[in-house]
Amino acid sequence: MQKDVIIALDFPDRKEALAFLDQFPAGEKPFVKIGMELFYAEGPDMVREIKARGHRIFLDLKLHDIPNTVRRAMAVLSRLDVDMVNLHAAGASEMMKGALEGLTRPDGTRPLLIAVTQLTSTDEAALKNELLIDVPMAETVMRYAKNAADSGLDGVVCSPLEAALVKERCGAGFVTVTPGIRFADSEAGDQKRIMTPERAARSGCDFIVVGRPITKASDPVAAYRRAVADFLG
Ligand SMILES: O=C(O)c1cc(=O)[nH]c(=O)n1[C@@H]1O[C@H](COP(=O)(O)O)[C@@H](O)[C@H]1O
Repeated sequence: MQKDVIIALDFPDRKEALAFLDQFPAGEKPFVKIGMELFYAEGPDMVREIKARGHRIFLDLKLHDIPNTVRRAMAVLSRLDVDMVNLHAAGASEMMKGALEGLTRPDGTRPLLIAVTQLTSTDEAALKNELLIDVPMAETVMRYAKNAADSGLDGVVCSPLEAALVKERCGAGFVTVTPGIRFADSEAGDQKRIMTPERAARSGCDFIVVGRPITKASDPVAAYRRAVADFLG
């Protein structure tokens, strides 16, 4: 798996998203993530337009519903030419298997399907006191990762703190996508389980997802290049 930095395009509309991308020189095409905010505002045309500009796309809609609904929704998403999509592993194995079935195109191809384990904004206290999960964070992440692997998925979203253990339990080829990335001098914001790009590089992360430390930087292109240099060396 070719490691890379994915920029979270968390913008309210097409205008802001394209203005952000236009700051990059023509030959530099970062891997980007389109999440709920931009997708709900602009719909599938936004995905098509960014793809046509030459970017790889992680479509982050975090599906979580009954198996039939997720299977049918994934079949719709399979018509978009994206590289990666995700769902919540909390929907359990039958839902994940349904998703895989729905996402697979008639010619057998499909984007990577990745399961969110525990959100990087969740800490041990919320896990125990609000979600009533009475095992340590790493244990629930590993169980969800194992469920995803057994259901045939390609990998998980987890925090960089758990990436090495996921690789150990699910195999080196099982993809780890890790948000919760902060430079040493960044604000954590709402993220709880965080790591710098340099440390993430040594921790079994295949893809780091970086939003605000790049998009809110005074020089976003320089911040992106800093993340790439720190992560890919
Ligand atoms: O699935 C995701 O991408 C995701 C999962 C997760 O556990 N935590 C998480 O932060 N994300 C996404 O990763 C991005 C992180 O953005 P920043 O916190 O601004 O770097 C956001 O777009 C989140 O929606």
